[in-house]
Amino acid sequence: MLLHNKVVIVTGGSRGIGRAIAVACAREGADVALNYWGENDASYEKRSAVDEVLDEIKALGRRAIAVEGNVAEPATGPELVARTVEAFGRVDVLASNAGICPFHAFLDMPSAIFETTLAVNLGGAFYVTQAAANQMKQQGDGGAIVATSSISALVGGGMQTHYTPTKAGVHSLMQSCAIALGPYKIRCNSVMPGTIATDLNADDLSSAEKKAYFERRIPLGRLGRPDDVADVVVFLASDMARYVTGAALLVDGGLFVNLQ
Ligand SMILES: NC(=O)C1=CN([C@@H]2O[C@H](COP(=O)(O)OP(=O)(O)OC[C@H]3O[C@@H](n4cnc5c(N)ncnc54)[C@H](OP(=O)(O)O)[C@@H]3O)[C@@H](O)[C@H]2O)C=CC1
Ligand SMILES: C[C@H](O)[C@@H]1OC(=O)[C@H](O)[C@@H]1O
Repeated sequence: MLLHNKVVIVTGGSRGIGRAIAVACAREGADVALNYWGENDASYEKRSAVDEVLDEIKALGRRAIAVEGNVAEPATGPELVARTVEAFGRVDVLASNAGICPFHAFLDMPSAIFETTLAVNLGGAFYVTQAAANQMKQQGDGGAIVATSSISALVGGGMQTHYTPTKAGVHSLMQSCAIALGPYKIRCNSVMPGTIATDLNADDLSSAEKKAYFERRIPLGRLGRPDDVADVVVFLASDMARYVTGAALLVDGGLFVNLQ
């Protein structure tokens, strides 16, 4: 098992990629603290979704807790870490994954959408990483942080002008943290998913034409699944990646390199 008896925190662990990360880590032997929010999202039943993930992890024989909190709030990171340490005694891995992508045109972008996206995606990654790193430093035996950046850190999107800079920022945050935290043996890396079918882009991909367009552009011929990303996060979190820090791994079925 790649994460036997490790303690993992996953932000945005209630669904999508974060849920898959939480379950994949448990399958590899970890206990998991998952964070979620969803305050303004009426599209799904928040608590029952969270309970399902907790049940799935417990069915794998591992312990799990859920901690509600908006990662954009600076206090959420320390609270999440404190609750994790209270439950499991330590933190070995952070998967900083929570994020939003409310598609919107640039020229009339409301400032509130821009600011919330920045606060959740980049501010959230910063504060939670800082809190987890302080705990890992105090433990004294290293750790691993894996952030969910995106292919969008490298390429643009006309309806994502508020979003793509946050994903470039997350990538850059992991690079700088790799330097800042290397002396404490804390590795910092990111994954860059391509187009993964989740609630985040369900509306955008509800057009059969757009979905088919993406499938044509992806050399491996299909949209990504959350577990495609989760398995790479497990690898980067594990000792298999013991000499990997400051790296970013595209998990996109080849989408990025497909010019023609
Ligand atoms: N889907 C894709 O194609 C890609 C996604 N990504 C990135 O992957 C990450 C996960 O996205 P994905 O799984 O697709 O999206 P989902 O919408 O399926 O899941 C998002 C998760 O983030 C949580 N979340 C949202 N806002 C907050 C907040 N303020 N505080 C705490 N948790 C929050 C949600 O919690 P709740 O359920 O409670 O709302 C949910 O668990 C994001 O960072 C996204 O940018 C990157 C590249 C491609
Ligand atoms: C929400 C998008 O469909 C998704 O998120 C990203 O980060 C990439 O831009 C994907 O296409």
